[in-house]
Amino acid sequence: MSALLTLSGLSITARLADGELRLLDDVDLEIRRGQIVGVVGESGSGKTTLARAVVGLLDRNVRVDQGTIAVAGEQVVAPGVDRTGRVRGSAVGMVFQDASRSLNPLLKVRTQLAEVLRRHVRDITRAEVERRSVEVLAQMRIDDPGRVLASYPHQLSGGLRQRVAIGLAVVTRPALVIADECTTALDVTTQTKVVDLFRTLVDELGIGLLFVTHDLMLASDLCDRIAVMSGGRVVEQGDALTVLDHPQQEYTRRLLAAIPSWS
Ligand SMILES: Nc1ncnc2c1ncn2[C@@H]1O[C@H](COP(=O)(O)OP(=O)(O)OP(=O)(O)O)[C@@H](O)[C@H]1O
Repeated sequence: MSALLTLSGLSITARLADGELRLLDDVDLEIRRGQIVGVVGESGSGKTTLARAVVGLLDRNVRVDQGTIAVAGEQVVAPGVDRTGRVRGSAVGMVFQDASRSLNPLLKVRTQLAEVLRRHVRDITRAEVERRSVEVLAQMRIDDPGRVLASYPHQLSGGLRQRVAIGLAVVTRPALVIADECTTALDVTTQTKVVDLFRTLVDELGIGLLFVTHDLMLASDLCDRIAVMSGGRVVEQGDALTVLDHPQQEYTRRLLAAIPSWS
């Protein structure tokens, strides 16, 4: 089976006033259907750059110098090429750290889901918009979709807001979801619920998930595979349990040693 996402030798550089800074260096990564791949590493290791490159949200001073990104076999990024607009929102959904970046504070949840559906599903009827909106909230394990659809984001709890944000990312039924530190702002109980929700979604819908986190414990709970990043490079990757139980790299060992409860 072909991969949903393939990064091959991806190198990305930022232009600065006084020179250049390599943000990603020769990164290889693959995600298959039904697979959760965790990208872990300390702050500044390049995790967000990697996630944003896949959806074409790199800063203006940042460019791809080498390598490619393919989504479901179609090359969307190469040096001087950015076709991510074709897959963003349809084949690839994105969930940010802060639900307020995914949600518009001025619009009710119903309107936001309807806007996304109308943008991506041609000739969708009003009845179908409503049906799929209720359906996706049910998939997000939201008990009272009617109330949530009629609410503005600020009327919902943080955990509920993040579940709505995930719903917005998957309502168009993308094959791949990119989640960047999307549980970091949540308390531990809510975090667990969101992580359980992701596992269920991946298993039920057969999507692939790229889960960016600085939290190795969380990654070990959720992910099938883990890629450890440092200084813009993937220094180690493989099956999650193998990477965490038998780290090959000193850097990974140090990350694990920094977790008080890890033994
Ligand atoms: N547009 C940019 N211009 C210059 N430097 C940048 C730019 N974007 C990112 N960087 C730098 O690239 C490095 C990697 O940043 P990135 O946000 O990808 O790391 P990260 O692992 O996601 O960190 P964090 O967990 O703190 O978000 C950092 O040193 C950051 O300051």
